[in-house]
Amino acid sequence: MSEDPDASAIAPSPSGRLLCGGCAPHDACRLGVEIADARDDVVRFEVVCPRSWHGGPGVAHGGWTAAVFDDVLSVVALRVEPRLVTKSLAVSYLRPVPVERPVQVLARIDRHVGRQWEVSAEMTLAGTALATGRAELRTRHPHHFARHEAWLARQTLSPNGSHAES
Ligand SMILES: CCCCC/C=C\C/C=C\C/C=C\C/C=C\CCCC(=O)SCCNC(=O)CCNC(=O)[C@H](O)C(C)(C)COP(=O)(O)OP(=O)(O)OC[C@H]1O[C@@H](n2cnc3c(N)ncnc32)[C@H](O)[C@@H]1OP(=O)(O)O
Repeated sequence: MSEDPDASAIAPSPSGRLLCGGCAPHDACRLGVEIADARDDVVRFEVVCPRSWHGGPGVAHGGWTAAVFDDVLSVVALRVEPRLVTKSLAVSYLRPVPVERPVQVLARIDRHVGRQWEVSAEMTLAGTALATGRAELRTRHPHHFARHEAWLARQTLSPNGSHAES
């Protein structure tokens, strides 16, 4: 591989958004997440669930809600440390989340010691909590993605389609 997979820098998109790899070419967050206000260790987001993510009639799929929490909980810490990964994510689903209706998410850094980060967020509609999320993040080791690629290259595909370390 010619490019260093760990060298990717976080730069705002042409429209000024902070986007991850899959959404950067679209210059828009496909989950519907927008930063509304950022201050120190707290970021406020306005989020609209696209109808394409609905689960039940008119309400968001729980996987969308979890992905939104993964995103906002990372962004709140990425503003301080650009080399992060999510280690664990817990979501509490309190009420259905409507599609195509703006909801607010407030995310904060609760604790940061060395490589370890604890972050939490609440999703609300008109002041009522719809869901909460909590995550442990880790500052990536140097060569995180290169190590992954080297590990993957060592896996061989057996005739039945399963992987085995070679
Ligand atoms: C996909 C990442 C994207 C990051 C963001 C990038 C750009 C963003 C751009 C714009 C920002 C806009 C929006 C942001 C939105 C979304 C961000 C989403 C964030 C994510 O959604 S991110 C994907 C999900 N999250 C993972 O994908 C983590 C997988 N989990 C691990 O990577 C490890 O679990 C880790 C690091 C958590 C452990 O951390 P730790 O502190 O608990 O423990 P420790 O470091 O001691 O490692 C314990 C054992 O894991 C081995 N180990 C560690 N790193 C390794 C590596 N790279 N390759 C091979 N082995 C590795 C060690 O060698 C040791 O092995 P052993 O026990 O055998 O000695």
